Amino acid sequence: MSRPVVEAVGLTKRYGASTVVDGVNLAVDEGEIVGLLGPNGAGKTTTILMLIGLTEPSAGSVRVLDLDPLRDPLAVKTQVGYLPDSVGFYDGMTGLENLRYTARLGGIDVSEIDDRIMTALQQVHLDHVANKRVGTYSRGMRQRLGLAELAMRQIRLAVLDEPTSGLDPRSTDELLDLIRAFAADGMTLLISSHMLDVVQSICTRVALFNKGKIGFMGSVEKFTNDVAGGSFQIDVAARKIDLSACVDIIPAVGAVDHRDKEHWMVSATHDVRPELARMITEHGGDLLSLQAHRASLSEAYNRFFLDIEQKEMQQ
Ligand SMILES: Nc1ncnc2c1ncn2[C@@H]1O[C@H](COP(=O)(O)OP(=O)(O)OP(=O)(O)O)[C@@H](O)[C@H]1O
Repeated sequence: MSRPVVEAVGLTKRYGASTVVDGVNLAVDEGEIVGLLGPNGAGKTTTILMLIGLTEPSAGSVRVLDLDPLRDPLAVKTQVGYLPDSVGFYDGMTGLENLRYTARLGGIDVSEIDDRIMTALQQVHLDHVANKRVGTYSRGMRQRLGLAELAMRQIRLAVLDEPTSGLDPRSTDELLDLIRAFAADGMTLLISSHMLDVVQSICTRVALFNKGKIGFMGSVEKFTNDVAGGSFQIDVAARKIDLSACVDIIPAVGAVDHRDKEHWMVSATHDVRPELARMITEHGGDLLSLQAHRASLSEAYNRFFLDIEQKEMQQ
């Protein structure tokens, strides 16, 4: 099996007396899309800067594409791309000219440049505006041009910071489809974002940062199971029964929340509507309605940080 694309062990960054990244362990495989989540100041950006060799760790080790970003900065730089939330291009130059400029800066063989650029522009559906000035591009088109630049450079690890911020729903979907296609082609992506619905729809795993540490690392499904008592939420309306007992009767049920007189929210590891319906009838209750939905990352995220706050207040 090949080594992970990103491997960080005990990664730590101190500024004076404050430790802003505190013993982070991270392993990301090729083709994964990993979401870096957490409140402002949790240490995501500092971790990214250490991964791509832009700041030196105070302790711990990093390997990216089997290279040490501090010892081999050039080799890392040619294979790792960073896309900020608002990509900076020259407005007065066309999309094609902007990419030619970056290609030359990146040392791409002149004979290959135009072929690579046209392939990349086709990939992100911008080939028809290649000769238009970037100043006339919409925000979504600029972000797609940013992705084209990564494709043109044949980047193996991309770090995206809030890639969909300020995009309308349709441009967001277009961008997410392109990101998925890049990952399917073998690009590995780290996405730092506060937009949890976007992260949920695209990331294979998430890393939750809290005060410089990773408090959870895994799939969204595992996170919602671990934190919210189950990745399925079933809204139950029933009469003549107390559903609190279902947590002891149905093994997949992790939590039951009595919302009001005839209303419960049941969290479970799978869709337990059939088991709930059976239980209600067997106990002589009247079933009024059952509605299931997947627990959202945002619900689990809020619960995760609320639990931390409550624990801190009790200490
Ligand atoms: N150069 C620096 N000198 C001192 N402190 C710093 C420096 N850079 C970052 N910090 C501090 O490190 C902590 C972590 O910051 P970081 O930018 O990594 O957080 P973040 O999780 O990326 O936040 P955000 O979601 O706002 O981008 C913050 O408290 C920040 O003030």
